[in-house]
Amino acid sequence: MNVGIVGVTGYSGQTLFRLLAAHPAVDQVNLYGHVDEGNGPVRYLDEEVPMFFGHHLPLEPFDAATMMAANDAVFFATSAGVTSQLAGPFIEADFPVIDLSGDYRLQDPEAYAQWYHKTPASQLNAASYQLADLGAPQTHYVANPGCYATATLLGLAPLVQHNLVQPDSIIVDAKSGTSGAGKKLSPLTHFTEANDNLQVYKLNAHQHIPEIVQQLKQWDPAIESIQFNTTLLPITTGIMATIYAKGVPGLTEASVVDAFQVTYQDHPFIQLMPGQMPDIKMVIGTNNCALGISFNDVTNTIMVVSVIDNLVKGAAGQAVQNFNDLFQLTETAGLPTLPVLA
Ligand SMILES: NC(=O)C1=CN([C@@H]2O[C@H](COP(=O)(O)OP(=O)(O)OC[C@H]3O[C@@H](n4cnc5c(N)ncnc54)[C@H](OP(=O)(O)O)[C@@H]3O)[C@@H](O)[C@H]2O)C=CC1
Ligand SMILES: CC(=O)N[C@@H](CCC(=O)OP(=O)(O)O)C(=O)O
Repeated sequence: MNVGIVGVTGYSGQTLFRLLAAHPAVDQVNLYGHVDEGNGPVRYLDEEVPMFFGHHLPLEPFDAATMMAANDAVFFATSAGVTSQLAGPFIEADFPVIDLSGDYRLQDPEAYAQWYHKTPASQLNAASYQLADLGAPQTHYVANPGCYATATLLGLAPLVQHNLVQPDSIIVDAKSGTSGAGKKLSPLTHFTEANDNLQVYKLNAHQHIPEIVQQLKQWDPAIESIQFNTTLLPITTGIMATIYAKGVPGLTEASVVDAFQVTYQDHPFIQLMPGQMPDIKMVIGTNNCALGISFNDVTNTIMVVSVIDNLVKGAAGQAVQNFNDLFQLTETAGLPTLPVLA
């Protein structure tokens, strides 16, 4: 198969290239830049991203018709607000697209405008939001989940789907490394601010809140909202989401653990750790999500700790998993499960 990447010079796009270049079902990876890419000197991958030395591949101009003729699927690893402008021809042709951005995740265009502060996409109904560990895409245009949303929803799915938590009691304290913010420098991720520091940001304003609530409501319509906070960690990669919720009356630790085991039986990327807590390094470089599970019967509080690599499970790895599911390939094809010592 041939696949295209738009946004290979960004952090998620670089991770996608690493995975797709080694994918057993992928013969060729084609790279695309901006619409006006042809007007200046040709940009090459190994020059834009020096760690990819030896991969002297051109970034071709973005042109939907050429891209559809040359590829079986296209991955967009572009900033928010880009696919809402560029994806129309792919949707009209019902061409397979995996979109890593948030542009097609929210069904409600007003919610997108409110949380992303950008103009919403049209044809939102053509896309399906798909957590790759909980099903296969239902449309050819796949809205790949956000990084924090992935860690949070994988930690909450068994509890909410089995109605084990009080619907108004969910609190998520989520933390990310700086690569989650992409390659563009900002005051938040400036070395002087991020190093030796912890910074709470986007207080009650994070764009993943509506994405998480939209999915939770599908599992339990009684859930109206969650408390969700984000903190920048002085590390490069990784997310830890610590999730708290009050149990329904009569809840036991055994029923909590049972719900996780039932939900994630035969799920190759989900590592359950009842009574133990994972750390971020356990998953770096992998498409895994490790879940620590505990229940305090004194306070009737469930605590789940969910860790992922934001660039792999939180972005490129999950995108490849959705690609595998869309094309009915082996779900684990091309996806690492052994961590790197970073
Ligand atoms: N980083 C993460 O952990 C996660 C990121 N995401 C989402 O994935 C997407 C990419 O994120 P990330 O890799 O961090 O972002 P980066 O800022 O690191 O990279 C953005 C990429 O998009 C390209 N791009 C921007 N505008 C255009 C355009 N108009 N046409 C073509 N290419 C364009 C850039 O190219 P150029 O350099 O040439 O401008 C660059 O390659 C974002 O939507 C992000 O929200 C989702 C989950 C996790
Ligand atoms: C550390 C950091 O800044 N992380 C980003 C992660 C979100 C992201 O990558 O964008 P999507 O909305 O497309 O998922 C943030 O908090 O906004």
